[in-house]
Amino acid sequence: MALSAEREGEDTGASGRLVFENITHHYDSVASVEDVSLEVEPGEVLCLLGQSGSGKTTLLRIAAGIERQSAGRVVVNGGEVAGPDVFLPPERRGVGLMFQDYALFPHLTIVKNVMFGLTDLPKAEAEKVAREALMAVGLAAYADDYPHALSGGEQQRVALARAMAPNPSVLLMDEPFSGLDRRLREDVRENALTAVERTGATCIVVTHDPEEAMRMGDRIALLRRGRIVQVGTPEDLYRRPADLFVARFFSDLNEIPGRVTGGEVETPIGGAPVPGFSEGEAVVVGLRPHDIRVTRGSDRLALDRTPGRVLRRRFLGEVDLLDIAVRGLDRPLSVRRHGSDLAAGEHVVVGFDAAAALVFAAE
Ligand SMILES: Nc1ncnc2c1ncn2[C@@H]1O[C@H](COP(=O)(O)OP(=O)(O)OP(=O)(O)O)[C@@H](O)[C@H]1O
Repeated sequence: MALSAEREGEDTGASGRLVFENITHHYDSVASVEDVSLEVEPGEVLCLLGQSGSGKTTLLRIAAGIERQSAGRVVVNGGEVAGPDVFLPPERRGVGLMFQDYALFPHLTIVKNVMFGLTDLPKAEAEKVAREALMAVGLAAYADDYPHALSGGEQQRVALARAMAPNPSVLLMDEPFSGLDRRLREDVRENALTAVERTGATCIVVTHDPEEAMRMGDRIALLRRGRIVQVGTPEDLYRRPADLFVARFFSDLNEIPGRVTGGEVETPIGGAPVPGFSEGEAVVVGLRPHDIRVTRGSDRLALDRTPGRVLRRRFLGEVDLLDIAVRGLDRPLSVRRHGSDLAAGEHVVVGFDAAAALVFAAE
């Protein structure tokens, strides 16, 4: 079993299938990963998303063979690489690794850094492969320079070339772009995605940034306290969040409590149907800031609709962020509008489309 994984996983360059089966892991008495099962399909980019301490890195390290789980199995290309009786070391798993602290050797040239993971090949062949990997990330011209001559973003691309050079079927990336400033991060990320897609490698990317996960991931697995809360496409998680935690993770959320009456929930700013909930059940209506409608209203108009008053307007360039006090709500609503000309103190009318409401059982 282990031998076939080694053969299939190594140097095939094909997309790999990585399966976590009921993985549990503890650091001494601290539970870090609890009963995680996840299948990453060949050629897929899967983002492991979660807050700090949710177990993302541990799961990645378990896949890589740097950490060993206390229960469950890791299977690469149909072969067990870690289980109760099997534990292949990292270099025999056919996986490539890329970390945030890209840790290039300062005394080695760029090409020698990339050759570092190619010790199985004859030197000339290793150098050829390393130069090709550098070309794939657009850094062929820097091959004979030393790391200090490169910017942070370029160094990170070298780290990517190093991880890809052995042609792994699975590429594991831990917060690979978080050390870069925002502008650079987008460039390097796009570059990296293109290079990874070209190799066809299956890729797991750890990130705590939901936007990054949505940009990169074919699917996202959201972790909370060592457990997977939801797995799906970015659209699944954003539009059909499994619970309040998932909804909150992807954007600010106005949360309005209510109770189910006749299959609907009524709030001070409008109602929504709530199929699947029981009569009388306490629920929370979640509304994203851009899903709340606001129009300027006279006092008279506001009296027979839903009156509100702008407490504060913050100009954010493309959008304005408005805090709006609404009669019947304990907290002001947070609302995003494009090109709003509303000012603090103005009276407004607020509402929402029922289809935009995310309704959850009250916690
Ligand atoms: N070497 C360690 N020794 C003891 N506990 C650890 C160790 N590494 C991580 N932990 C704990 O295990 C849990 C999961 O940590 P892990 O690093 O996997 O989370 P993470 O989601 O990757 O977080 P971050 O985004 O901060 O890296 C946390 O509670 C953390 O404190």
